[in-house]
Amino acid sequence: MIQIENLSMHYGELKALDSLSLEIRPGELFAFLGPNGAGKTTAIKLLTGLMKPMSGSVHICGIDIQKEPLKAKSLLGYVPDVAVFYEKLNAPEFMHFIAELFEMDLHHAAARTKALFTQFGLHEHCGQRIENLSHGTRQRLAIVSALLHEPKVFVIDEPMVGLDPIHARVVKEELKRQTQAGATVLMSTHLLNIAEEVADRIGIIHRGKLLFVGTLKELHAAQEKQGLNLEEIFLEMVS
Ligand SMILES: Nc1ncnc2c1ncn2[C@@H]1O[C@H](COP(=O)(O)OP(=O)(O)OP(=O)(O)O)[C@@H](O)[C@H]1O
Repeated sequence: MIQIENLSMHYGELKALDSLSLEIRPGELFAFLGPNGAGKTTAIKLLTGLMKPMSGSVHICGIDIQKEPLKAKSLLGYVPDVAVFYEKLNAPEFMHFIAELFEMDLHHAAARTKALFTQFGLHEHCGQRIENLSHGTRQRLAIVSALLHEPKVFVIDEPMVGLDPIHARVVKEELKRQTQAGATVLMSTHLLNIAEEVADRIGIIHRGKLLFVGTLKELHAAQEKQGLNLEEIFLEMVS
């Protein structure tokens, strides 16, 4: 569960996020959809505790991310838009490092790493240093490392960037599987088709403001009423 209340962030004069309030429930896949510079990454950095908001609060499974950051972050899996690694490690070493960070049982972590590497096609890259991996392989490693500790809340910024269609499908299936297992999933995307394909609810964000929140069914009802497709609704809202 993610509870966001009146979250605001300014960069100098620029209002990057303006009084965002939102609740995302367990078992729900929510997508922030918005054009470049809309405020999606800012919102994600605030709700994962990477930045301090100017005002407002975020609770992860009832825990205030500003007041109890370690406890809240132990429940979070986060994949940033640009993943950061220890580049000289290889993929299994990096996973081991993450397992220690989350104080996991190392036997369990090794078994889970093996299963995740199989699912995401990472075994063949185990011998290489991370600095030599392709963009898509790094993205997949970022995703499995964020899933390792079985987070209750999974946040992923632009999940499909750099992925080929085969691996994009694996990621989409995993996002669905996470929600079926009861996790709360939040993703951001500027790709309408991805939001339409996987999200239970969509929040359209533009210039730091949430312009629309609704289920796909509600969006489709609006579509039918106005005779517009999702792309046309989106363009109308952000124009
Ligand atoms: N550290 C920063 N300092 C100043 N301005 C920033 C900073 N980070 C973001 N911004 C600005 O805040 C606004 C929102 O940016 P943000 O990265 O949150 O958007 P986004 O929706 O994630 O965009 P994109 O889809 O292009 O990644 C943009 O105008 C951006 O230039």
